[in-house]
This record gives sequence, C-alpha cells and structure tokens, in this order.
Amino acid sequence: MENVFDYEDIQLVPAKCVVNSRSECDTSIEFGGRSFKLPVVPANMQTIIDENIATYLAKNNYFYIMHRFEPEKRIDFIKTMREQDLFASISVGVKDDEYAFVESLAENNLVPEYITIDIAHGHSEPVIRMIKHIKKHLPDSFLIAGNVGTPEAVRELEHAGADATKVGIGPGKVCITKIKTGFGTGGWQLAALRWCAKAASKPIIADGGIRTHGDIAKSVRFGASMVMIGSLFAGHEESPGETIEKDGKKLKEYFGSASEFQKGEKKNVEGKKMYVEHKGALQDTLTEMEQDLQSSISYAGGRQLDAIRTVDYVVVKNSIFNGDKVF
Ligand SMILES: NC(=O)C1=CN([C@@H]2O[C@H](COP(=O)(O)OP(=O)(O)OC[C@H]3O[C@@H](n4cnc5c(N)ncnc54)[C@H](OP(=O)(O)O)[C@@H]3O)[C@@H](O)[C@H]2O)C=CC1
Ligand SMILES: Nc1nc2c(ncn2[C@@H]2O[C@H](COP(=O)(O)O)[C@@H](O)[C@H]2O)c(=O)[nH]1
Repeated sequence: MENVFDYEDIQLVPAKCVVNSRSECDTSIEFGGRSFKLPVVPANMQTIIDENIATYLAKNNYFYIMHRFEPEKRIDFIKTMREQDLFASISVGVKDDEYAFVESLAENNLVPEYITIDIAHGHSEPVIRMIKHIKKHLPDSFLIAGNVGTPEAVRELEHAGADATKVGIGPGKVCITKIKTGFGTGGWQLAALRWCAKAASKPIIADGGIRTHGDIAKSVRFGASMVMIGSLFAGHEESPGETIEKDGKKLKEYFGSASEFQKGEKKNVEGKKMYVEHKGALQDTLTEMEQDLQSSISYAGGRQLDAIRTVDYVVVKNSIFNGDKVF
C-alpha cells in the first residue's frame, strides 16, 4: 500500500459554490432502502446508545444501530420499535447462542430491518458463517458485517452475503488494539477506507477515528456511505454513560466495548475508559453536524452529498495517533 494518510493529513479543495445559502444543501442519504437525514450513525456501544436514543433517532429519521451488550433485551426492543411503527436495527455477535437467537427472530416474525454483526476481527470464518446463517433465516434484513480493514475482507464478506461492510480496526478513541497488538488501521484509517472502498461493490461504513465534523466529509470523499462515530456522540445529556463532577466540571464516561469495564474481566482487553466533557443535548450536535456538512457540500460546489465524492484533495502532513493517548 502506498500513500497512507489519516484524517488530519488531508484537506479537501474547494470548488465554485452553486448555492446562495448553505441551507440549500441536502445532507440526506439512502442506506439499506431508507432515507436518513445524515450519513452518520452513533457507535453501537453501551455508553453511546440505548433504547431511548435509538427511538429518538428512528423517530427523527436518523440511522441507528442498537448495541448487543444486553442480549436478553433485543426481542423486547424489536417489539417496542414495531409498536411505534419504527425501524429496528440491532447487533449480534458470533458465539453459539446467537445462532438460536437469529432463528427465534425468524420463527416469531420479528425481522429487524437492519442487523449488524459486531466483531473486532470481522475477516474470519465465524463471521462468514453468521452472515450465511442470517441471510438464510432473515433474508429481508439489511445485513452489515465487520469490522474489517482490507479489500480482501470486504470482498469476502460481500461475497458471503453482507449488504454492507464496516471498515475500521483500531482507530477508535477508546481503542488500544493498535498498541496492544500492533495491528489495525489506526493512524491510516482514511487511507484504509479508500483502499477498501475501491474494492467494494456495496456500501461501506467508515468506523472510528472521527474527531471533527470535517472528518465526516472526508470519509464521504474517500468512499463511505455511512460514518460510525463514538467519541463525538459521548457525553450528551441523554448518553447512557455515568456522569461525574471534577473540579466543578461535569464529565461523562465513554468506554470501549472490549474494555475491562464492558467485559467485566481482564481477558483480551483492547479498549479503555475515559471521561469526556458534558456536551448538552444530542440534537444540538446532530444539528451542528448537519449544518457543517451542508457547508462541506457548498465548498464541494454542489447541492447534494454526492458532490463531495469527487472533490480534489491535498495531503498536508502525517500523523500516527490521530491525537489519541494511551490513558
Ligand atoms: N473496531 C475495532 O477496532 C474493535 C472493536 N472492538 C469491539 O469490541 C467488542 C467485542 O468484540 P469481540 O471481542 O470481537 O467480540 P466477542 O467477545 O463476541 O468475540 C468474538 C469471537 O471471535 C473470537 N476471536 C478470534 N480472534 C479474535 C480477535 N482478534 N479479536 C476478537 N475476537 C476474536 C473470540 O474468541 P476469543 O475471545 O476466545 O479470542 C470470540 O469467539 C465489539 O463490540 C467490537 O466491535 C474490539 C476490538 C477492536
Ligand atoms: N479497539 C477497540 N475499538 C473499539 C472498542 N470499542 C469500540 N471500538 C470501536 O471504536 C469505534 C468508535 O470510535 P470513535 O473514534 O468514534 O470513538 C466504535 O464504533 C468501534 O468500532 C474497543 O474496546 N476496542
């Protein structure tokens, strides 16, 4: 692979503006047969999303993926979304119990509109087996599989039946995979996204490493249909994480799905916990993201999100950790 780079190494080059106001620019995206206001999805992590946030997002035409860390609640979650005529989007793992869970959804006619296979190393036989199992029993669900970081992996998961793949191993804010294992796309996530997108024949979700709203536009430029974000969505009033006060400041916890806090044990830990500043209401962030992305579209010289996909870019510098620290 030549020319590796990350978000902070790239600037997009402005093209002549064709709108009179940024409000004319349309940030919406079609994904899995539905239209959403933004090409953005909060990470399917326990300190980022819960049932209330999922309901709010679905009601307001934002995409969401519910996490899989309270597996026993998933059936009721789907039923509750159904009662409100909202789409259901859940996550699964690959362990034995999950096979029976998928079959039980089919048997009880509780077919979620979206299912995400949420595994650290998605380029694996267990994930391919689970893709085939889901496609056999729930063929109408839109299936997202990940995470991966190479074109070979994207092709193999697509070939197995995935409707979209999720790219990003190790670029996350609370991720320590890159440090503990020496592997992943941490430090070159944007280049990995481009590499994978060139091989993809179906949509890609760029996952992890987004530190600014401008990084959403950069992800779209390099091939993402959707962008999954954890840290920027952590710390809101509605966020599930615990709130603490330090030196008169309100902080909220954000921990990795492979952290000791999530796992309840110190085995194969590849995530950490941190506290982020309290940020106020989630909708304020979503609104700001939309406005910033409208502005990006206007700088791209278009009216629709697609205008960003073809803009020129320059490489301005190089970094490894994208501003992250170990603790
Ligand atoms: N995007 C990312 O960079 C990362 C994300 N995560 C998140 O952490 C959560 C837990 O993930 P995960 O540990 O996969 O889920 P699980 O705990 O459900 O484990 C997945 C299965 O894959 C096996 N496995 C084999 N090799 C690996 C490997 N290198 N990494 C992980 N599992 C492996 C595990 O066995 P065994 O445990 O015996 O090895 C287990 O049977 C998920 O939400 C995931 O998205 C975690 C790390 C990186
Ligand atoms: N290596 C790890 N990656 C993790 C863990 N928990 C979640 N994640 C990934 O991070 C992104 C969010 O990244 P951010 O930069 O926006 O904060 C999330 O979607 C997962 O893919 C973990 O414990 N270890």
